[in-house]
Amino acid sequence: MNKRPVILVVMDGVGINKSDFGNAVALANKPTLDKLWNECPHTQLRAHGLAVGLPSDGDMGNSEVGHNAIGCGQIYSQGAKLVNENIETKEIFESKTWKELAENAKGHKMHFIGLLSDGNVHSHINHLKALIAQAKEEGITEVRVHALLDGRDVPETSALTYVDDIESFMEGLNDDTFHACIASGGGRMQITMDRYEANWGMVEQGWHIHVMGEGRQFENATQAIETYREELGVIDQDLPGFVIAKDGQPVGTIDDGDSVILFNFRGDRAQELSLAFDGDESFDKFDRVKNPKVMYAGMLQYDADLDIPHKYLTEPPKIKYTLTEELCKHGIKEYAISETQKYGHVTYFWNGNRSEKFDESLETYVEIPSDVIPFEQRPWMKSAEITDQLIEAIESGKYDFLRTNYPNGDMVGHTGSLPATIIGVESVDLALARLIKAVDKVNGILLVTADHGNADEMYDKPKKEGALIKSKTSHTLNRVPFIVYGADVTLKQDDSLGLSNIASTVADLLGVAPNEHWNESIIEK
Ligand SMILES: O=C(O)[C@@H](CO)OP(=O)(O)O
Ligand SMILES: [Mn+2]
Ligand SMILES: [Mn+2]
Repeated sequence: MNKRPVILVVMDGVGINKSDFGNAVALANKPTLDKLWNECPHTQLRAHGLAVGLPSDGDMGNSEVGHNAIGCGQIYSQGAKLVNENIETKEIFESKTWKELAENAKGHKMHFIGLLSDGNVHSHINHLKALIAQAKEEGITEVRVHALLDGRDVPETSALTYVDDIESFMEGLNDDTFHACIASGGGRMQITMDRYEANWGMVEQGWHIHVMGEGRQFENATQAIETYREELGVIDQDLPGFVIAKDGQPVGTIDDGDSVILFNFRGDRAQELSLAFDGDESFDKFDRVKNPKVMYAGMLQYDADLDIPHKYLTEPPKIKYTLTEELCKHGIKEYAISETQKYGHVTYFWNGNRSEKFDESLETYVEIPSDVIPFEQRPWMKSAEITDQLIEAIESGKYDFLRTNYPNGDMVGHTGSLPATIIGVESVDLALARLIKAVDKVNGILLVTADHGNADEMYDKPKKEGALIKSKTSHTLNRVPFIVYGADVTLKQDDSLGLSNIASTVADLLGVAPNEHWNESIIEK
């Protein structure tokens, strides 16, 4: 095995965009990234659509599918595609779990909690529509929707589009035997959709809103959204929670005997709510106050090792032959580090949606606690602290393969603030300058890439000349850089190469044979 350590950096959300228009990557002062790009072997990789297992090339990339692909060297059909197929074939409604949920909901209510948009990163509104229509088919009489508002994977103030869409869909089904309506909701970055235990308080707030019907009351979701926008001037992801009430009574609390389905297919922001519903009396992340006896299921199994949730409607991609597993077979010592917001990306998603280590004796995971504040206020996030510890690990000589994710380009990109995102990208560049010194000290090889674009497009493309410029908070369809520092290699310049070609490339550089199931290496033989 080659004794030179390999260090891989994922610059989350840093894509390649020829235009400088709203391009925080191009506008950032990034002398190190420029030097690496101009002087080192490099290429561009697909990080969206089919290349990462999404339904179509119209689908933007995201961290789940990106880190899955990097971490297993293969392309697996992902949640969005699996659920589409499961619904199209109607197999989802033949499943034991669906039948139990439907049966259980008779005489009670069936609740759907999830992200209400067609962003196709965590969920899709069409999946929700199919579930509601089937609930009516099965003779369920009461359906309640608890709508988490997006503005992160879709235009930042598009919530009413989706509220109108789902409400007119339910209107079309409602009659004297069936009643579906929105019961509660709120911005996805304010309530419920926390991840990696960054802020359980969000889940607790969501619990009060969705389960207990405790929160500011409104007649309907449109009134809630318009009132909050008026009062707070925030975008959809940051809207506070709301409860729909009639004559002061919430229209849809979650009560004993009800069925509850979380219709998000992506796991990271679905696990904590699942633990709260599935948790027995030992659950201690927050005081649930009211813990209704419900039948709870997720749209997908979010973590097979941890059995989260106990019940689910769609089998997840069973990702095998991961890079970590293969490297452990060769006794390679690995080190993974990031801050909370992306810690699970370099562990859970990287290892094929598994939180557990493959080999305790060979793997080290380090989490730097993230700030719990709006990231446009501290765009440098914890990039310096990550780098401090990563340099220590590199210089210790204890590890053969080290990986990190700098969240800045993505987490600050999602705020929609171009100036803050420029600082975020510059923070990553500063980190890279520090890392290179450590890599040189140990005669290492540095790989610099990303999992999808975000910072590269901070404005929506104006529909017509002179139109109002709107901030863009979502990911992009752009390719990502792949740069090799410290090794004299020739990289393929093949338009079809994607994130799933990285695993074999890492194996090449470590001097171990790539797993036969992996896609080819990026290095010309
Ligand atoms: O924040 C998230 O959950 C997603 C966008 O919905 O971003 P990423 O895939 O980069 O984690
Ligand atoms: Mn990402
Ligand atoms: Mn993102």
